Amino acid sequence: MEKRKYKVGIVTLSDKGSRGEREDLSGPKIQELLPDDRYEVVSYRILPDDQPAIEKELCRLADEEHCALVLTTGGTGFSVRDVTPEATLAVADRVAPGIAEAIRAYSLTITPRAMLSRAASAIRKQTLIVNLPGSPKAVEESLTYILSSLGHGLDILLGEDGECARK
Ligand SMILES: Nc1ncnc2c1ncn2[C@@H]1O[C@H](COP(=O)(O)OP(=O)(O)OP(=O)(O)O)[C@@H](O)[C@H]1O
Ligand SMILES: Nc1nc2c(c(=O)[nH]1)N[C@H]1C(S)=C(S)[C@@H](COP(=O)(O)O)O[C@H]1N2
Repeated sequence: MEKRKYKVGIVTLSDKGSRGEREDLSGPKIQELLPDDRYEVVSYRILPDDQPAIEKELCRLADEEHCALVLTTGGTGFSVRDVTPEATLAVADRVAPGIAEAIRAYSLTITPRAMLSRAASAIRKQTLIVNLPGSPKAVEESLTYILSSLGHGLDILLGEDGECARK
């Protein structure tokens, strides 16, 4: 039987991008990296680094769009405006820290500046929310690394796979 596709929401957090002052290359990069036989992008928005607005969008994607996966990019650094992890954790029911840990661990093999991303990963209802850093390069490195394990996690979250074959 053919597996159904995971619904995905993409949110780019960038003050410049939301004002139209810089083309968003990172949101489209996420879409390009997701295999379209398994993932269907149902929403893509660019928002400023504003915590209430980010929380509202994450809730909409989880509660109304019923996305299995929400991928954010940007707003994970140390700038005072960077609040993506705080918004993510504020709307979460459960933490899923291993994904953010894995991204940082792998990314540290590429650049020591990976330690400057405060990205979080968490679950709201049946939606997994994963923060990725802002640059298209960081998006590519991070998402490529986690992609092979994401499907199994999403199947368990959606109740479609209870078996954890060791891989
Ligand atoms: N969405 C994006 N699209 C294209 N390039 C990006 C994007 N986000 C970040 N970058 C690149 O990464 C660099 C560092 O990102 P950072 O999040 O610090 O951006 P910023 O321009 O300081 O802030 P903001 O994007 O919130 O206005 C940027 O200067 C840009 O080159
Ligand atoms: N894989 C990877 N992770 C990375 C980077 C990168 O180039 N590759 N850049 C780092 C840098 S320089 C910063 S400041 C933080 C935060 O980025 P953000 O504020 O755009 O989310 O992500 C880090 N994580």
